[in-house]
Amino acid sequence: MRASIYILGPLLGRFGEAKISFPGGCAFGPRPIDLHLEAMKSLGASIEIEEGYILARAKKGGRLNGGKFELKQISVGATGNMLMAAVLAKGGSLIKGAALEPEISTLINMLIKMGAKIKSTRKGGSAEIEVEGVHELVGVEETNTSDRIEAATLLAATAITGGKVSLTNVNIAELKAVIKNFKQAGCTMSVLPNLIRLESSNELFPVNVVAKPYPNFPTDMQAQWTALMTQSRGVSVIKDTVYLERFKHIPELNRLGAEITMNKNSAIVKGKKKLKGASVMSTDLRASACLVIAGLVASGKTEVLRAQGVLYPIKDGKKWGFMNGDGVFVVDYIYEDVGHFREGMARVKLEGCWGFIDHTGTEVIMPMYSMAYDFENGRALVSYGSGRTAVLINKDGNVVNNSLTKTDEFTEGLQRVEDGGRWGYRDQTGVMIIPYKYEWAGKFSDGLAPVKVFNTYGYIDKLGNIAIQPLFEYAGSFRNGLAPVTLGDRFGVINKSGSFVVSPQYDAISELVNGFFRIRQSKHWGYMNQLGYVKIPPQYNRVKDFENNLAPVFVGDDVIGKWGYVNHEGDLVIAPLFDDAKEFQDGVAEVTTKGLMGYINTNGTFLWLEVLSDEFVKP
Ligand SMILES: CC(=O)N[C@H]1[C@@H](OP(=O)(O)OP(=O)(O)OC[C@H]2O[C@@H](n3ccc(=O)[nH]c3=O)[C@H](O)[C@@H]2O)O[C@H](CO)[C@@H](O)[C@@H]1O
Ligand SMILES: C=C(OP(=O)(O)O)C(=O)O
Repeated sequence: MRASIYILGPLLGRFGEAKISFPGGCAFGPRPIDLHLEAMKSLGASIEIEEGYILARAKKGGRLNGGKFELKQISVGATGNMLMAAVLAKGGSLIKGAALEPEISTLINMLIKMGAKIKSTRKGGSAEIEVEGVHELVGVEETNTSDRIEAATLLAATAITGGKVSLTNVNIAELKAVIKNFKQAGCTMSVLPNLIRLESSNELFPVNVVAKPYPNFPTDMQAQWTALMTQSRGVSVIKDTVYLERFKHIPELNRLGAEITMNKNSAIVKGKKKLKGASVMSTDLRASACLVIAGLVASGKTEVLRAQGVLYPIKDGKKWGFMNGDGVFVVDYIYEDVGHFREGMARVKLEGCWGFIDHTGTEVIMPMYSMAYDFENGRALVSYGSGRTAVLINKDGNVVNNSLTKTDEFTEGLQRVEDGGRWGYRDQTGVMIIPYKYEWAGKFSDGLAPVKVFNTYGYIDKLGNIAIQPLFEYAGSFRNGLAPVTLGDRFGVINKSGSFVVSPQYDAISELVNGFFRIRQSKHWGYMNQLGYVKIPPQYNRVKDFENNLAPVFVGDDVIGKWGYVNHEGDLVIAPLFDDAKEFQDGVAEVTTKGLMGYINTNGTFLWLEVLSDEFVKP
């Protein structure tokens, strides 16, 4: 956690030396610790970095000296850290440009109670803190102030749901900037010394905020405010000047249906968007809170998952382990075999038996099966012993169904099923909604499903009525109102009224993925966007879909060709060096090339590289 860096100052002040690891904390962008280290140096400490650890030592005598330090940027952490070191240093210290955050005032009050000599004066937007070092501190009992960010988060959750709330034991003074904004947004606020009442109005107004150091609007409330503004009746701008990249929640809010664009460190939110539940990823505490708040008003189910969640299999020659999306080794090389992550779980084999691990690398289903398949729609097929007894289990490892019929997922509430060569659809309660009458049936998407009747393909709606006449030799699924179909041996694209928007002229067209169709003409593949414009003319022997704005393409002929990656403009941004290249997933793609396999990021940099034979190399 981030706060782990706070033990540097106290240890150094008390023992004259400290060895601590680099801090973790919420991953929303760069979070340097240079100010912490410079502050320690100003007190006479030497700092060395060794293998991910910070080794800090006071000069001879084992005691820090008083020193002067001016923070070039207001830092809560560096202020607190220097304070805790300086209280036991020899002589006086001065911290200029120090943070005014209430957490710092609380710390000062407690240190004073413990016997420290501290004087803090406000100078403009920051504090100047004078410390006179003492020999020792004494133990005290102290109560922390209430959490102002938690309080504000609860207010945002109430405001978005149109509710009423009373929060007691809150320090009103610390929430001034936040309260002002809720008022401007149209909420009725009554404020007593220790209590806040918020009553939401039917109509929320857009309110711009700029996150700045205290007493301004806190950066830790920026994400939650953004969620609230998705429901306001207009456009609002949310700017963060403390953490310029703290916007990892924006693409996720957009995934729920919000309309937010970024301009440098400002999010521009178009309000009054109907949100729809989805699976979203979160990298940090406040982003999670923001997505939960949005989920409260989204229709259907919203699932907030951890972005760090997906792990990738790596091998040290014989045994398998896992790395995370940053190329950091997280699960030891202990498994004889593993699968890729599917629905948050991966198969692992230990001492001949299969089980499952979750995103954290924990064996949530003990290895005890002779065989196991990946999770699909929350169920995995596993077998015991000789393999004759196979059962379906859920993610808790409980047997849920002994029937082994492989079923499709439900899409738009319906599931296609087959009986004696005829296909139909049933609902979640098992009731047949559309009888077994088609020669083949596809999954529902955009309210329509492709079906085969008298050897030709058309589309039905959810009542089982023909929506687009069966005229085609092939019919693909609708995505964003567009589907590929074949007529007279040629592929084109139709809209939901069945009219051609791209006339049948191609050898092949894939379904739409992330705004692009793969198209084939004269044995070569390229890409067409959803407006029907050929964005990348057919020129490759093989191509895969765009993910994370990059698509794998096979450059050259089958004998000497290699896989590389193109962007939406068709620029070959990752050079063709690979014998195989998978589509990106969460910014990471698996690639292989003669005897080597590894993972690259979207810059084409290897996060992990290993020799497929005996050893592995971490670049
Ligand atoms: C555990 C904890 O208390 N976390 C809070 C603390 O984080 P933390 O103390 O880590 O945040 P800081 O106040 O130090 O950071 C403020 C700005 O200073 C920069 N900076 C900071 C240190 C440094 O050595 N060099 C440097 O450049 C940071 O990148 C950032 O742009 O204050 C933040 C700002 O209110 C809050 O969002 C965090 O919730
Ligand atoms: C960023 C936060 O915490 P940390 O500094 O511990 O990552 C936070 O509290 O919002």
